[in-house]
Amino acid sequence: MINFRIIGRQFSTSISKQNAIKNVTVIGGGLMGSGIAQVAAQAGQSVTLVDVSSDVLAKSQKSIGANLGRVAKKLYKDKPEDGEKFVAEALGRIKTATDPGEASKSADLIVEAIVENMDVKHKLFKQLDSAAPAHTILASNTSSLSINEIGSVVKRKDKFGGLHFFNPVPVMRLLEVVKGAETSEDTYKSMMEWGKAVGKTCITCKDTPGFVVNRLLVPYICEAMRLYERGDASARDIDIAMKLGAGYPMGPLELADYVGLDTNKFILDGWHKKFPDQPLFKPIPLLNKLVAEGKLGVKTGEGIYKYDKK
Ligand SMILES: CCCCCCCCCCCCCC(=O)CC(=O)SCCNC(=O)CCNC(=O)[C@H](O)C(C)(C)COP(=O)(O)OP(=O)(O)OC[C@H]1O[C@@H](n2cnc3c(N)ncnc32)[C@H](O)[C@@H]1OP(=O)(O)O
Ligand SMILES: NC(=O)C1=CN([C@@H]2O[C@H](COP(=O)(O)OP(=O)(O)OC[C@H]3O[C@@H](n4cnc5c(N)ncnc54)[C@H](O)[C@@H]3O)[C@@H](O)[C@H]2O)C=CC1
Repeated sequence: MINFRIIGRQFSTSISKQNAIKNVTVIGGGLMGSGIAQVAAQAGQSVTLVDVSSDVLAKSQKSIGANLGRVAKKLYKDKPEDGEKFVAEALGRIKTATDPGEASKSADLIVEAIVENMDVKHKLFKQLDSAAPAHTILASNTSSLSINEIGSVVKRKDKFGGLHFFNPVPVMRLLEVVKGAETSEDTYKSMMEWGKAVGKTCITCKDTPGFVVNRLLVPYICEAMRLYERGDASARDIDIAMKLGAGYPMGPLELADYVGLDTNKFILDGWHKKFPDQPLFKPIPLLNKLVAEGKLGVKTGEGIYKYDKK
């Protein structure tokens, strides 16, 4: 494995000999799916990126190209021509498609990163389970849903698990590998090995709500939003406080906009339904209002803050 440490951040470009996964299909070409496709392609794997929308796929290819450029700038600081080659080769390993069934036929691993909705995920996984070869591992990048519940619709329960990445995927170094009740030891080992091969540090999680990171992060962001909603402090001051007082790279409200307020709402609504007595997961009227107005954060140009449209 080749490791690069560049000014505090580490990028690993590695093709592990033990990693048997060569062909990866990523379903969902949004924020997370495009990042997952990028890191797999950077690691030398053949990737098919699938979305229902060809417009989304065109946008994803553009952002992957730009983000690979940022990585190349650091890896090949003194050799820009090698950097260009790196970008072109990685982009060349990514195909796009709009039919998940067709795109599953040659996959060793399928990572799902579509909308955070159980019914939509169930419909997709049923289709993937019948289309993919018997050896293919199916995994979900869900932030908050139960891996066992998502996997309940597939026959290959031993080859189903969770691979939870963090946003932005090319930068964040963690991967939570989630073992479902019926995930086999071989599948778990393959997922850990693949995570390493795409440059991540893997931790093992049980199928508990939010795994590790989001079990801690969701209440924190919710409390920040409530603080702001009550008028106890301005959004800017809350964010400055957590950056300068707690050393976080982003404040909680900036992070909520960065993740997407729709995703925040899917998570909170789902957990409130599941745990109605838990005060930490009670609905937040301001969040509901912003989402109803289509103010979803960075991706729509406005959320808690306003952003320049690119
Ligand atoms: C609203 C209330 C409702 C509450 C409801 C519940 C809330 C639920 C919340 C949980 C949601 C669930 C999400 C999830 O499942 C898990 C997550 O992913 S949580 C999010 C985790 N991510 C973070 O915490 C991000 C923290 N931020 C950072 O690390 C940095 O701010 C960031 C790297 C994003 C940007 O850094 P910054 O210095 O500010 O900006 P730069 O643009 O200069 O970037 C720094 C550095 O990194 C390179 N870079 C940035 N992005 C990319 C990219 N996409 N690809 C490649 N490279 C990238 C950039 O080039 C810079 O490089 P330098 O060499 O340092 O210049
Ligand atoms: N946004 C974040 O910071 C993080 C999100 N996640 C999880 O990743 C998943 C995706 O989140 P994002 O990328 O933020 O969402 P997003 O909204 O940016 O992208 C989702 C994409 O899936 C596509 N899609 C929807 N249904 C589809 C289907 N049936 N087949 C193919 N494509 C379909 C949509 O067109 C959209 O482009 C969710 O489960 C979310 O909880 C996990 C970690 C971090």
